[in-house]
Amino acid sequence: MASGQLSRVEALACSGCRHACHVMLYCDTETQLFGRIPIRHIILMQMRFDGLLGFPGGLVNPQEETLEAGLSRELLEEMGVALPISVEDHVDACYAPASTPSPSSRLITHFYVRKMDEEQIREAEIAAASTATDHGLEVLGMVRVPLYTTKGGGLASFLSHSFIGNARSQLLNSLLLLVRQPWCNPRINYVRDILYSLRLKI
Ligand SMILES: O=c1[nH]cnc2c1ncn2[C@@H]1O[C@H](COP(=O)(O)OP(=O)(O)O)[C@@H](O)[C@H]1O
Repeated sequence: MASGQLSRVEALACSGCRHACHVMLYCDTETQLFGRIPIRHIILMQMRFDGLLGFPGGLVNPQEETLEAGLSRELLEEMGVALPISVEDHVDACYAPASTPSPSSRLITHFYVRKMDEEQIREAEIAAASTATDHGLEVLGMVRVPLYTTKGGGLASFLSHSFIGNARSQLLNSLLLLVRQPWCNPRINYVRDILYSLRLKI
């Protein structure tokens, strides 16, 4: 575990801490952009009300519900679908940079990653724009992350936008795990963009 990171149990032991839970929903896909550029994965993020990019989720009070039940509740509001999230989907927890001098009210951000079917992802996108109560309010729309490099654009352009909290590093660290799979060629341009952004050597 990297320094500054907490296990789920350690995080929950922090009395008085606030907890924010967000999730990366993704699937594999065979789809090709322009019929020739493999997209490989569909990863969902969202444009928030404040113009920043982030993952679906929100604040959860563990005195009232489990982190995972709270995250599912937030997903229902933001995406219009009841997606069960389990403890096994929890991949990371860390302290957000302190914004107040009082350590007792520090925010811990929990990050979950959940793999779905392509059909489920499509259904969630449709529900997010039609039945979700937060649509057009707290959430302006779901966006897919471009996992390729095109002339002058693609992943590098996406990463140059502004992200809420540590959402950008949550995305990059998750991408790193995906591209470390055996099929992934480290010479593919977008993989170089990931490694460069993480300041890792190719
Ligand atoms: O995608 C994310 N990754 C990491 N932290 C986030 C993300 N989205 C929001 N946060 C952090 O969690 C806090 C609460 O999140 P959010 O604004 O989604 O909750 P809310 O809708 O319950 O108020 C934010 O102030 C921000 O610091």
